[in-house]
Amino acid sequence: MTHRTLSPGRLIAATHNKGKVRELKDLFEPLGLEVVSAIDLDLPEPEETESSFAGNALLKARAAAEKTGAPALSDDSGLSVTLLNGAPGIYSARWAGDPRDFGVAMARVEQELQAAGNSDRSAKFVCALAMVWPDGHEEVFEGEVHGELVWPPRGDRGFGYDPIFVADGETITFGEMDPDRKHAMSHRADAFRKLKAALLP
Ligand SMILES: O=c1[nH]c(=O)c2ncn([C@@H]3O[C@H](COP(=O)(O)OP(=O)(O)OP(=O)(O)O)[C@@H](O)[C@H]3O)c2[nH]1
Ligand SMILES: [Mg+2]
Repeated sequence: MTHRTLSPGRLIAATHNKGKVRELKDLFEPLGLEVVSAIDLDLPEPEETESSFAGNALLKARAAAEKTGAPALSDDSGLSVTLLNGAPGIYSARWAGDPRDFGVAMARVEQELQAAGNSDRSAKFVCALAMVWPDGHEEVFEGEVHGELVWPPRGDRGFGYDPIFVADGETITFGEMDPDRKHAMSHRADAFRKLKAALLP
């Protein structure tokens, strides 16, 4: 595939998740991009009707690029638990209910792990970053980080399921970790590295 170079300027972060906006700003602003979020612009939140992270990421970025006429970057991500056959996966946000409560979502993960025998506590975070330009050009990059789930939750520095996730080789959860350190190893950072290699040569 021929990649397109991402030029400096305005980039729409096509997400309504404040934790993601913060992390995407940390990753993209040092590249000279001005990150403006779907929250700042009060863009509608598209329904996530696809069955994959990449599909949902594309759908969110397309909606924002069409609405704004600017290049849009989206992130579809989630936690995939081995013993739960990949759940909650693309339903990670939806497990938190409406309004979102990740205390509830984390407790459900733990409860389902116990119900499934608790014989394997491994999990991974997955992230698909989609870039869509207003003329319809699209690119998607996927990243992962593998680890183990702990209980009870620890730390309040990240978001979502971070307080129960310990990456392989680490002893503290993503919730306890310094954000710069999370950015060096997270699923989002992994996808970002691939995006950067392709779009910012
Ligand atoms: O502990 C976490 N650390 C992370 O680094 C992380 N990345 C994603 N997630 C969880 O997975 C859901 C994705 O759902 P999701 O991609 O649909 O996002 P969302 O609905 O929150 O916002 P939007 O981008 O769709 O507007 C999110 O709600 C998060 O809870 C994470 N949890
Ligand atoms: Mg969502």
